[in-house]
Amino acid sequence: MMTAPVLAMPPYADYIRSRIRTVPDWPQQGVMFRDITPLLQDPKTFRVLVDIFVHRYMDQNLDVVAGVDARGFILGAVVAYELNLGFVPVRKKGKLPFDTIAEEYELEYGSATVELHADACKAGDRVLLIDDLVATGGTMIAAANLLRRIGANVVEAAAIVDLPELGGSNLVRQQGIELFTVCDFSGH
Ligand SMILES: O=P(O)(O)OC[C@H]1O[C@H](OP(=O)(O)OP(=O)(O)O)[C@H](O)[C@@H]1O
Ligand SMILES: Nc1ncnc2[nH]cnc12
Repeated sequence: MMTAPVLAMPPYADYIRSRIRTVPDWPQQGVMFRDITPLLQDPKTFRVLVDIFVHRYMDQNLDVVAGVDARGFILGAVVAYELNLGFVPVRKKGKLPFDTIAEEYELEYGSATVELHADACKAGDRVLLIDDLVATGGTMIAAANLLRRIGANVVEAAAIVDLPELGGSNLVRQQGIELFTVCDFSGH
């Protein structure tokens, strides 16, 4: 896939990274939590962030944007709106009321199940999958698997943050899922 050359340049990564807060030992000892709330609450950084995604995907003939519960909803819904596309939620277990399919996966801290409405998109739909962060990759892979099971074409998975030391981004790509992340965090 073609990338937007200007917006993909490292200064944007540094700018976005500089607005993400690290909270050590949350939600448990040993986890360096990368908190995107400062990035979202500043109107300027939020707009830059959204624009990075909108410019990257505006010419990709997408049919729908899927976002992952819960932080993937924030960016995913705004990007869908700006691209004039519908938004599909991939939700944690037990939250979707209609016919659902489910995938279980492991997290950096625990395990979980995500679900998707069986009629969330049509077979062959070109889907952009958005979350805020890739850690072990379990969430993104499970969400992509759900979309693939209903016949969607996951054109790309995208997140704000990659934690490459946890190996998730490699795992996602090994599943044949294209992955775009704006910035990464290593160490402390
Ligand atoms: O790559 P992984 O190891 O799967 O981890 C990444 C996922 O973990 C976080 O969500 P979390 O499950 O904490 O839920 P939240 O969005 O409701 O905070 C994050 O928002 C991603 O969805
Ligand atoms: N280190 C981390 N920071 C923020 N969100 C996460 N989700 C999984 N691991 C995370």
